[in-house]
Amino acid sequence: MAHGLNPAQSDAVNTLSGPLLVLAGAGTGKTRVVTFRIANLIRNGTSPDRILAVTFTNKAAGEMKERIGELLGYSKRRKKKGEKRPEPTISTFHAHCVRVLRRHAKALGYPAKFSIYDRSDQESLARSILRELRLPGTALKPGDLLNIISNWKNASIMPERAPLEASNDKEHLAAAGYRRYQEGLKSRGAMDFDDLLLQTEILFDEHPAIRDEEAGRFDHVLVDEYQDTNGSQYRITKHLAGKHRNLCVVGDDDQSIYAWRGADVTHILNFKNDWPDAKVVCLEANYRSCGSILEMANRLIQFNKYRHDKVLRPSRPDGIRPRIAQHKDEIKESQSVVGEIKHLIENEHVQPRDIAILFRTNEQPRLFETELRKADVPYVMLGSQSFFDRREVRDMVAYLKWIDQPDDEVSLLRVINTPARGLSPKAVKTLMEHAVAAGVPIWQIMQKPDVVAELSPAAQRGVAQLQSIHHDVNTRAKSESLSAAMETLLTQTSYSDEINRLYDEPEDRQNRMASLGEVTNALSAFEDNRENADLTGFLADIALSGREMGNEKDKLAMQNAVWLLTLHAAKGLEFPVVYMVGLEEGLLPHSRSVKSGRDEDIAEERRLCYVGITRAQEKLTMSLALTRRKWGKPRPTIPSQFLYEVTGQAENAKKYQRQQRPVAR
Ligand SMILES: Nc1ncnc2c1ncn2[C@@H]1O[C@H](COP(=O)(O)OP(=O)(O)OP(=O)(O)O)[C@@H](O)[C@H]1O
Ligand SMILES: [Mg+2]
Repeated sequence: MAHGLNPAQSDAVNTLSGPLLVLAGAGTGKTRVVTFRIANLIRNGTSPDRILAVTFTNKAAGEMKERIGELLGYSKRRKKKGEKRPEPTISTFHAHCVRVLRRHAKALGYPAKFSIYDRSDQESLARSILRELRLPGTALKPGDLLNIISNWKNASIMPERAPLEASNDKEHLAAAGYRRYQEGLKSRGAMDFDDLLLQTEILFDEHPAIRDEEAGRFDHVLVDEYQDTNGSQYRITKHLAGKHRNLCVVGDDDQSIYAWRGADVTHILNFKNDWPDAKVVCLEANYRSCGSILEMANRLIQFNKYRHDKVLRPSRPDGIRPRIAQHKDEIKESQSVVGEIKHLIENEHVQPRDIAILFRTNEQPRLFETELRKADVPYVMLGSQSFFDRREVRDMVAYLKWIDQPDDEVSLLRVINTPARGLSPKAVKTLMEHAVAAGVPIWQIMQKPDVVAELSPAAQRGVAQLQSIHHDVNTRAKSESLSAAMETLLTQTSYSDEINRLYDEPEDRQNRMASLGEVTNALSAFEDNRENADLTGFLADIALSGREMGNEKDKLAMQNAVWLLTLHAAKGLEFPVVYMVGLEEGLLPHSRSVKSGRDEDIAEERRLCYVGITRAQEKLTMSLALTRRKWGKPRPTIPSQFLYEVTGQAENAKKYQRQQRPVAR
């Protein structure tokens, strides 16, 4: 068993009972300890089905299962022959709570087959509640209501207590809405995502017999990434382990990055208070990253004031020094990163799956996607919707296609009534019938006054609006520029109203608006880099890079593709080659934290940066662009303060940032 474990790890793996805490830095083998310990418990006679392990993502759960199988020498072939073997339960908190609730939802007054509401289900419920409450649309948006409720639920605050917690007008209104929302869910036999945790907590609190039954299913509970547990998860864990006390938690306070979703790092830091006899194991050797990568990570995290100071030693040689690459603009950044990746794959035999591009915000991957597609490098994206799959981007591209080529019926039909302009399905059907009868594309039929006259007045106005959009955008594209034409398109379609209609959460809206900005950026960049740039050329460019992704994503992941990940989604993973991109103030640290300026907000961004750096095993490149387009206009950027911190120039950071001075290495 000691094979592949250092003495401290062996100590943890061989501690087979009682509370156990492993608090240690990145890449020290915490997840490995959990995996090996499960295998060890089984070897020592614990029946696999008496073990519950909780991971942060489904991906991590899958990997852990596989690894345990390997350790125990289970072959897939034997399994396939239909041999039944008890297995440990390895899942996320949410997935485990669903199992518990399916067994006992009735005790809470929910049907056993309760449905789980996604965001758009929640939004329609929230809208109907606000209508019932007769709140003017401006007082509280459905998205605001849902956000406030989610924060309360994450803090285990129930509707009865919400009025006492409310501290401003919106929250007071939301407190009234919360009760109705909760009743609304219940009468529909539904729970939202937060409920899965909260209702399980309530179930355990109010029904000791059920709690004991559920806790009695296991003799061992193990939790990975314990630093990111919220209140409900923390209490559920305590309930599950309360009797047998065989609770093993592992985590790293420096990698706590979900405070914004209610996670509380004190759960791991105070573990000893809850379980005074807990054995604490520290792991100090990092097996993942080469020495010089680790040195950077260590330097960076020292700048966080409040942390549990830990030793983190490299066990690998220094290796290649991490690089900081500064590029003229964001296009150069993406081209150069993808160019290097292509070179690594083609000339240095690096496997695509061994390479990751990590970014902070959802707008960043667009350029990298474009370049990867052009270069024909397979990629897979996690933790963020593919830019080209986004509804608003698809809408804009459809508009542009139709404007360029009015007979493109597929594109026209996509946007004919988006945003709504009186062209109801019925009106469209009438137009289609005429088009089919005349054997011409629908847009040509829409130019015929006698056909249009058959439509309702609202639909007639819709047709007129489309005609002027088509004319004005085209004219501006020809007389001025593509990015200017895009501006006309956005104003004339009032597309931002459509976004406000579809999305209530301020953050959602901001993100969606930002993707429209990205389309403008793409047009403006295309014009800068191409002679005789026209719409046709731009659309051809996208089409060239726009092979169908959609459902292919999962298949690609199984195969061999470069990873495009948000920093949040990268937690717990590792890659031989890592590119961290956009190290600029306003991206990393995120603009929200820069604006708030609060130490704790910057500290969380720093932890995110630390998570990013510590994903790299051999080769780390951090990059930034010296100018970046915003709404089509290049703006100078400010290098991220973290770059000066990792290179030992923190004391001059402010001065150097002002000068946009290259980060010295
Ligand atoms: N004793 C060891 N000998 C060799 N390799 C090891 C040892 N312990 C861990 N490793 C390897 O080091 C890498 C990091 O391990 P692991 O992912 O378990 O770390 P972690 O502490 O969970 O990291 P994170 O904080 O990022 O979640 C893995 O590739 C793992 O296989
Ligand atoms: Mg881990």
